[in-house]
This record gives sequence, structure tokens and C-alpha cells, in this order.
Amino acid sequence: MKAVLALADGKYFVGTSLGVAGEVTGEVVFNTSMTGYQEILTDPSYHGEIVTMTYPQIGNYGINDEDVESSKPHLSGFVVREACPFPSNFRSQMTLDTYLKQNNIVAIEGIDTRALVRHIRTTGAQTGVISTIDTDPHSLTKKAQAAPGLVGRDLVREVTCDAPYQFHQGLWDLATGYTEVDPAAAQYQVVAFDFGIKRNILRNLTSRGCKVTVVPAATRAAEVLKLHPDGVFLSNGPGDPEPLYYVQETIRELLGKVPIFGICLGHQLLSIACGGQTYKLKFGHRGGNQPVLNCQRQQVEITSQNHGFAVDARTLKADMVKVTHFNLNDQTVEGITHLEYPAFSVQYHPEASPGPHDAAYLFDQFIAMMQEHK
Ligand SMILES: NC(=O)CC[C@H](N)C(=O)O
Repeated sequence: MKAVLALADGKYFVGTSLGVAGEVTGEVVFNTSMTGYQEILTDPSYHGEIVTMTYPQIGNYGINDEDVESSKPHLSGFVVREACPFPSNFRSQMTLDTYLKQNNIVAIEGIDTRALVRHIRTTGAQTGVISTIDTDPHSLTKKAQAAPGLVGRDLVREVTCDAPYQFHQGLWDLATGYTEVDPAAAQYQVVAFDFGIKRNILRNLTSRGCKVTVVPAATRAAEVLKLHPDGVFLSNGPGDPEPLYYVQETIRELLGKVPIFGICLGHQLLSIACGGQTYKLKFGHRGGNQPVLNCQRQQVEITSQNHGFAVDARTLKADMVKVTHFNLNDQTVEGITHLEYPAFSVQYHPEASPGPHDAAYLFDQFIAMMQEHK
């Protein structure tokens, strides 16, 4: 079946339908990871986005029921050069196409993804439409122009959990798969805000001796403090951090009362709570090979990333926070630490799912901070 991807600026690509038939809009972005497509599909931070994979063949090791970062795919649409119909891996349970169909995801294959990515890099990320229903490029371009962008929208409330819950799963191991961690043996109580949280962050915490209570994004500071946490975690999540006033307020109230660690959207929200501002990057950082300088250690980490917004270094108050990490590709802010209170955050993904494990030490840093303030 024919499918068309059209961008708001009129550029369009004709390909073949993958996943279910239908029509979806979203911001068209690209991810340069060569593997990890299942973790990318299920990362709630992609809610509202149409994700293009730059690696030319996706689906070659299939899909299994373990490599998931949340209960289901959250992205708006998926774009690949070629979806492998014959996966080969002992863990594979189904093809990418079957998985997309089961989860009601509209996708397109067989387009020149390299040309699409070069176009996005030149013009900047923009809204697009994938459709199998309407294949008239002009009409699709109009639909893309009319679709809402990411700026100014609260997408977190569409992916956050409805009620608090405990998380007991530990990290995956080839021999044992996922093991359940005994919460009675935990040394630290952590409250994790769910702005669209990735499970591997939670697994990294439980595996380091944390009893984790995941709470909805709108949970107030007083309710969090009632749980007597040793630390509060601010998760990744979709969309623009600026309109999330209610969360920024909560973080301001928690600062100085409990150690705080934030990742990605959590980093952006901590920065805003400390007086900083964020802005939209031209086309974002999404992939598993982003070089980051750790200024404190004078070491380079190769990091996993997925973000379209960034903290504006010029807006950070030098007497309140210090920039600890920079991106070596474009010098954007990749990490901050509070100068007075126990609170730090990074723009990238130390949970690395998918991606390199260079930054796993940040979870140990959070544990050490909680131990120090116990
Ligand atoms: N992975 C994330 O938490 C992404 C943060 C934010 N939605 C951004 O795009 O910048």
C-alpha cells in the first residue's frame, strides 16, 4: 500500500505503508542509533514526534517482549528506509511490521531517509504527516501546516501515570533476564516523578538498592515529602518543558529539602526551577553517539540522547548553578549542579537504553548524594 510523508514546507516523500494504515501528524525528527529501535519506539519522550531512523535497515533482530521502556509505543509515527521482514535473533518473537500493527502505529518505509534527514538538518525540525488515506502531497502539506507543533504544549499529562505505584524490576541480564529486586532489602527510598519515565532509569535505581515509588507529574511537593524520600528523581518526558509550571513550582518547593537528580526533561525542569530558560534546538540530538565533556573529570563520555529542547546557558544564574557538562558537537548545556543544595541533572541518558554505558556513574553519584544527606 502506498504511503506519503509530507512536511509543512511542502517537501514530500512517496513510500510504502508499514504498520497500520491511517494518517498521523507530528514533529519529524531523526535518530542516528544503529540498534535499539524497540526501546526508541517505547520511549514516551517521543510522544508527539514522527521518528526517522537514519540506519538503513531496521527490524533485523526482531522484536521481543523484554526490550521495552514503557507499556507501549508512544511516538506518533515511524519512518525507515527498509523494515527487515526476516529478523534473525534467538530473542525475536515477531517482526517490526507485526509489532507496529499490533500497537496501531502508522509508519512508512522505502523513502530516501538520507535525503529527508539532510533536509531536516538544513531547514530544522518541522511538522509532518504520514498518510495512507490521502496521498495528495498538497493536501498533506496543508494538514502538516495546520497541525500543532511541540512548543507551548503540555504533553506530559498525556503520558504520566494516573496513580502512584512501586517498581521492583532490576536490570536485565543475559543469563537471567529481568530479576525482581526485593524492596525490603532497599537502603534508599526514592520518589520518581513520571513525566514519561523510561523503565531502564527505574531498573538502574532498584538495582542500586532503591525502593522506588513512581508518582504522577502533578503530585505536589507536600505529598512527596510525606513519603519521607531519601531522594527525588525527575524523569525524561515529551515536549516543551516551559509550559509545565505546576512541575517547576513543585521542584522549587523540594529544592534544599531532599536530594534531587534529573534526566533530560527532568534536567530542563530543574534548570527552569533554578531560574534558567530553555529553547528549541534546530533539529535536536537523538542517537547513541553524542560526545559530552564532563568538566569536573575532564573526560569525554559518549552518550545516548533524545531531546529537541535545551537549557540556555546564558540564562543560568552563576551564583546558583554551575554547568558541569557540555555537548562537544554544539557546546550546548548537558548537565548542571546546584551550588548550594544537593541537586544535579543531565540532558542526556545515563540509563542508556539504547546506547553506551559511559555515564552510568551518575546513578552512583545520586546514591552517594542520598547517603550523604540521610
Ligand atoms: N527525552 C526527554 O526527556 C526529552 C525532553 C524534551 N521533551 C525535549 O525534547 O527536549
